[in-house]
Order: sequence, then structure tokens, then C-alpha cells
Amino acid sequence: MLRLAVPNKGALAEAAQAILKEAGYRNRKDSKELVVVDPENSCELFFLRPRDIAVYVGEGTLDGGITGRDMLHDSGAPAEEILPLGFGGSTFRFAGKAGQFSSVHDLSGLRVATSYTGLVEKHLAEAGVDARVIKLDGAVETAIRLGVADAVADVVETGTTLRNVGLEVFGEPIMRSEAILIKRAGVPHANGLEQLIRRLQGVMVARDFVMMDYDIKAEQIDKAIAITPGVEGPTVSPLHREGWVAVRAMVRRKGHQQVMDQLWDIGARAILVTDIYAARL
Ligand SMILES: Nc1ncnc2c1ncn2[C@@H]1O[C@H](COP(=O)(O)OP(=O)(O)OP(=O)(O)O)[C@@H](O)[C@H]1O
Ligand SMILES: O=P(O)(O)OC[C@H]1O[C@H](OP(=O)(O)OP(=O)(O)O)[C@H](O)[C@@H]1O
Ligand SMILES: [Mg+2]
Repeated sequence: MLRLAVPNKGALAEAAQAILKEAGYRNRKDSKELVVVDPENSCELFFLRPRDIAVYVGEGTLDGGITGRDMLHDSGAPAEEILPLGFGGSTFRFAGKAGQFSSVHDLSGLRVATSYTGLVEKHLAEAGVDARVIKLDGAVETAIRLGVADAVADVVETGTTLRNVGLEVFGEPIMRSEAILIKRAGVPHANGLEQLIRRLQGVMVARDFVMMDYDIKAEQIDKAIAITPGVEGPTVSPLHREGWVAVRAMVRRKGHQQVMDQLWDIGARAILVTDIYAARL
């Protein structure tokens, strides 16, 4: 039985539950359900706070989990990333009053508020900066106005939260984060983990790619294949029309309209794009 940790709240919860559902695992019926048994997939899902997930997985009580890369590094738990999941993207950055700071070195002797003390202390130590790290649970952006800190270090996605309180980021990003699948460091994959990885990869492929079909004159096929090389090479079949072929290839969803334009320009017609419902490459 694969024992898996899933965020029960916060920015990653909904998308983590959605990707597992798309991968064929059972979902919980309501947000009060903390454990779901999924006998068809030999799996047990434990709904936990995102911050605690690396701790459970690092201790070996759970075989795998979904959390943020920043939270994994912050925890210092002996767990490792095995698959980035392509959602929940953010950067982890220092911020302060506009114009006051330009690099991490300006923090020397000052106070930095954060909920990610492990991550920030490590970063400051690596930069050789001696600053005091103040641990807060959340809403850290307010700490400057209330005089608890001189700067903050927090998750930045759109930057709206910072702008709303008149702060701006400074220095290099401390980390680029996204949702990741983790397991305990240095142990072999538990039973069922390989299958989970393959299924999640399949969901990401189905999300990132579309299927493109079109007809084109056989003499143009080399140009067409250069535009739509597919994953392992496109399928080219004869068309019931002298001198024409039908082509089928997977194409990245992003930019597929430009690909259609290029195909049209070299004479492709009947260009059709369809969603991929599920995939296993
Ligand atoms: N606005 C956001 N956009 C994208 N990812 C985010 C955002 N806020 C947080 N995250 C990511 O989500 C993960 C969990 O953070 P989250 O804020 O959900 O947890 P939390 O602060 O412990 O919970 P809560 O905010 O519910 O108290 C982290 O990896 C973080 O990088
Ligand atoms: O750049 P933005 O798009 O504004 O997103 C970043 C904000 O989102 C998260 O807050 P959350 O809602 O998790 O509250 P918290 O600070 O209390 O954890 C994070 O801590 C930032 O405050
Ligand atoms: Mg938060």
C-alpha cells in the first residue's frame, strides 16, 4: 500500500488534489476527510499541512508526498525531490521599502521576517550576511509597517501582496519553487511510487501537448516534419488523394496556433487540433 501525503490547505491543495484525480486516484469527498483509502490503486492518501509533508516523508512514515520545493528546503528534512509537477510556481525573495535595499548584503545587522527561517538562515549564511531572522506564521509583508522587521523574505507569485503594502523585491531570488513530488532521501522507491510517477508524467504530457492532424502534399513532408517533429516522430499515412499524405503529431499546447500558421503557409490543409485526454509515453 503506497502511503502518500497531499496538501490539505493552502495554495497547492486544490491543484495537488486535481492532478491526483486526473491520474486516476481517489479524491476526498469533503475537506474534513483527512485520510482516504484507495484500494483499487493500493494507495492511502493522507491530507496534511503542506509544511508538515516533508517531515512525515523524511521520517519515513509516508512513502511520498506533494509539497513546495521551498517548503522541502526550509524543513531541512531528509527528503528529496523526485518529480517537478508543473504547478504552484513562485519565487522566494527578499523585499523591503522601495529603494532601501539593493542586495542581500544590505541586510547586515538588520531584522528579516519570514515563515521560512530554515531557507532564509541558510541563504544568509551562504552569503556571509549576519542578520536576525524573525519567525512569523504568515502575512509577513505587514511586519515592516508594524516595526517588527526591516525586511521580509516570502513567496512571491504575482507580486500583488507586496505592491499592496508598498514593498518591492531586491537581490537575487533565494529560490524558484513549484509543487514537487518528494520521497525519503536515499531509499528505494516504495511499491507503487513508480506507477504514480508515470501517471503524473502522463497527466503533465496530456496538459502540455495537443494532438495535431493535417493533410499535406507529399513533396512538402520534410518541411512539415521540421515544424511538427512529434515526440518520437510523427505518423505519416497515405491519403486517398494522389500525391498527398496525412500527418499526426503531438505539439506543445503553448504556441500551437503559430504552428498551425506555419503549416498553413507550406500548404497544409484540414489542420485539426484535439485535446489529449490521457497519455503514457
Ligand atoms: N501565491 C502563491 N502562488 C503560488 N504558490 C504559492 C503561493 N503561495 C504559496 N505558494 C506555495 O505553496 C506552498 C504552500 O504554501 P501555503 O501558503 O499554501 O502554505 P502555508 O502558508 O503554510 O498555508 P496558509 O497560507 O494556508 O497558512 C509553498 O510551497 C509556496 O511556495
Ligand atoms: O505574489 P502574490 O501573488 O501576491 O502571492 C504571494 C503571497 O501568497 C502567499 O500568501 P498566503 O495567502 O499563503 O498567506 P500567508 O502569507 O499567510 O501564508 C505568500 O505568503 C504571499 O504573501
Ligand atoms: Mg501561505
